[in-house]
Amino acid sequence: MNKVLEIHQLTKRFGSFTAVNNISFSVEKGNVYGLLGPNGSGKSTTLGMILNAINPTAGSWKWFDQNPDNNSLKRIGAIIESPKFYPYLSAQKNLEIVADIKEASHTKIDEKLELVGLISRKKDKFQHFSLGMKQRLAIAAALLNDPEVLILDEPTNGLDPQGIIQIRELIIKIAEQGTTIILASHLLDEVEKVCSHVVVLNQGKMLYAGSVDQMNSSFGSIVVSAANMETLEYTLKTLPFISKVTHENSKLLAVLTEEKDPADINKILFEHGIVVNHLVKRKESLEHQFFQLIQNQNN
Ligand SMILES: Nc1ncnc2c1ncn2[C@@H]1O[C@H](COP(=O)(O)OP(=O)(O)OP(=O)(O)O)[C@@H](O)[C@H]1O
Repeated sequence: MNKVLEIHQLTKRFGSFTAVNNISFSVEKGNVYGLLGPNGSGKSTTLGMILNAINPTAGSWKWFDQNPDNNSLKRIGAIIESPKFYPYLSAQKNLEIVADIKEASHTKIDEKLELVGLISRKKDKFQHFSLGMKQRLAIAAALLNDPEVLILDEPTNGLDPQGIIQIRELIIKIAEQGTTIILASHLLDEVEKVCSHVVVLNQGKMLYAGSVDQMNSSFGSIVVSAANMETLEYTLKTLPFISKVTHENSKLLAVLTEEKDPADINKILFEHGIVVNHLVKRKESLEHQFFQLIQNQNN
């Protein structure tokens, strides 16, 4: 396994307020990691620390298996604030300035403009760009020196639906080229659509770190009813693949602990003498899992 980043017990306090509370996780090469959490959960503070922009209170991290220094930061491209370019200069001119600062070759400019879909607009002034185009130009700028990792803080904030789709498709395209991506987002569907891995933060605490699929891989539940609800409830509770049974309106909600087809469940209940009059399988969404995690933390 190829670790790009390893964070160990990272904490940031502002006075008596703990913005990031003892979080640990690692990032493996070639994946897209989503730092997911509501506003104020500590995402930007975490990114600020691992980019050496915010001093941590405690904890440590390693980039590419080394203690962080300016050399490791050269291997990372990051956009953590709104893009800043010269408004009266063209996209190309702006990227030339960034390339000079980053000591990147000017030959990279067209390649990155092509990648972000702005090659035909390279002579246009930055001030005439839409918000989405500005964001894509910022991504091109961050990629000029071919970083191994790209860090984005709320990359689709403020964009219209078309702009959001373009940025998400771009992130997937960049990841397909082998760049590891870490993005902070408060949008569940963004993380679900774009990321392979997710780190869930709430009130500075890490609630989950792992693959999106795994977080999503709950086997779901069934909503079921029968003429004799008491017998149904008792029987459901005895079945080995059901962990919990609760009442939901006039029906029962049973949580599955393994993959089960509704037809199979129907058959098993029938074998126990129960004829169901309603049986629907429900797949838990990432959203459900997320709120469940937050609810568990608050309980
Ligand atoms: N310099 C600071 N001084 C005091 N408190 C701060 C400072 N920076 C951040 N905070 C607080 O730390 C908490 C975490 O903020 P952070 O910006 O990391 O959250 P976030 O998850 O990125 O949310 P958002 O998407 O709203 O930026 C917030 O309650 C914020 O008010």
